[in-house]
Amino acid sequence: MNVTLSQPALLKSHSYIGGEWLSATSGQTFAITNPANGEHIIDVADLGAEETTLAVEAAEKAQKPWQALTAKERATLLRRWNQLILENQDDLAKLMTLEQGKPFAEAKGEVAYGASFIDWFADEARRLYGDVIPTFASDRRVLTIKQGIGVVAAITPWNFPIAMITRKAGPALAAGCTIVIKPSDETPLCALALAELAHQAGIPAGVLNVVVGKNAKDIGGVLTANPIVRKLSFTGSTPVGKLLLSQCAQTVKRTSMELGGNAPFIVFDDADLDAAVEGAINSKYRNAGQTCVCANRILVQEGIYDAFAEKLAQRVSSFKTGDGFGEGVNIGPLINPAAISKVEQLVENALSNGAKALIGGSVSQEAGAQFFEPTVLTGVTEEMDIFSNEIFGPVAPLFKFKSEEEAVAMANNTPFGLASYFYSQNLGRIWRVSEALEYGMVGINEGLISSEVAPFGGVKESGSGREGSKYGIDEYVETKYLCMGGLA
Ligand SMILES: NC(=O)c1ccc[n+]([C@@H]2O[C@H](COP(=O)([O-])OP(=O)(O)OC[C@H]3O[C@@H](n4cnc5c(N)ncnc54)[C@H](O)[C@@H]3O)[C@@H](O)[C@H]2O)c1
Ligand SMILES: O=C[C@H](O)CS(=O)(=O)O
Repeated sequence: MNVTLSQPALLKSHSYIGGEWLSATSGQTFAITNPANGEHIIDVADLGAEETTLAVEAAEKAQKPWQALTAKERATLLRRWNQLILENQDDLAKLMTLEQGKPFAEAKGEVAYGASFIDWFADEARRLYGDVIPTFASDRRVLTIKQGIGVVAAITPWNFPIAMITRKAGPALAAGCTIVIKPSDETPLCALALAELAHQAGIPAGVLNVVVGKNAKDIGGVLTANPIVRKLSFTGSTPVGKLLLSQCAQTVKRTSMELGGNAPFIVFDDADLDAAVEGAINSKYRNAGQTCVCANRILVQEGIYDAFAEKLAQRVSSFKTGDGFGEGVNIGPLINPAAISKVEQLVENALSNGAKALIGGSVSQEAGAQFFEPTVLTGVTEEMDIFSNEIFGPVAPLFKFKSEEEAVAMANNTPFGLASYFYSQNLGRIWRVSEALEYGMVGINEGLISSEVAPFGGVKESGSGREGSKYGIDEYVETKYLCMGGLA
């Protein structure tokens, strides 16, 4: 690995189960490589079903003692973990850029974003209030208490290798749950480094466990079928989410699903055009377009279409594409060759059906085969594949519309409902469109909306549940009703 860590102990190859670093019982390992150049980083242990069962059992053993701590005691340990994450921000960001590819500045930003969930839920731990309810009978008293669900499983994606974990582990641990995390096999190093820092923070053995393996199906099979696991929190694609939902049904697990998106980004003719261009840049090209909330379809009212397209292309032309450690780079590689092929197919389908590339439009000759040029397409229509597919690449397809009603209909014409955005300075239109959009989140004159203080999540086939905010801890608690009788 040609990157030096200040704390070399953060580079882990074994999984973390019951407070121990374990290799695979099979002795198998698999290679982690840098998507920017294919360079080998490290071989990691390739765990499977047997070791996952050990992790679930370790989490079960730790859960009651962890729940028995006071909220303040759990919060103190979570704050220590948060502090260590921030103290090791550069090392964690280096591991992230190495294994996922995002530019180092973005990776540092994600580390801080990820830590914010630990900080937020350390506070929330102490606000899990129950109720005393006016009774229905004079000889009884009616109360509720909130208790952690128990053992939680988390399955997370490669595109935000820290924040998607802490967005689950934060509320789960705050609520008194214990957790078994299966990160993506594309990006396990950040997850293992988080486990090392949790260990250093003094979070007890078995409270947080990380199982790494190539065979997601086998690991997930245990996490969804084992009755000890009472909750699955999944972030990833909608097809996999549907599969996991079906697998969890057999043991009636609680589930949270953070799935795919197809975000509309609507620019009305009364918008501040420069602000709309900046918002589109911020939403579309973050992580080279590999986020679930990226503007996926940019809908522009016909009167300002050409002006918006030109301004956007002008801004995109200033981007630098390359290795995430490169000076001034803001567009990194896509995660793997399959990701490049998918983006190529979507762009080719659009171009062959009449769309035009104002800028970009193909793999970067300069940066290499794993990099797609930041692209702006015009003349794109609803009939093209790019309208109904999550691009997950640095490609902005521009669609033209005439009326507000047409824009809302186009925006809602998808099974997905995660993030949406629109730019307008008309107050009546802002209320009408906000209420008409069928999405879990709406950015109004803003392209960057994610924060630990706000409820993140989708509707329709983008999932269920919310992460972050005062709502996020509800995903990890049960409300128990106590009826106290014999009081006549
Ligand atoms: N809504 C959100 O908050 C959010 C956030 C990030 C990414 N995403 C979505 O995730 C997708 C990109 O991430 P990805 O490529 O890692 O998604 P993915 O669904 O391919 O994989 C996600 C996780 O599921 C695991 N997995 C895959 N098949 C499995 C199986 N059969 N059983 C158990 N686990 C299995 C993977 O190993 C990985 O850990 C995009 O669709 C993106 O929109 C959504
Ligand atoms: O890709 C999905 C992430 O949830 C994006 S964000 O960092 O939370 O905006």
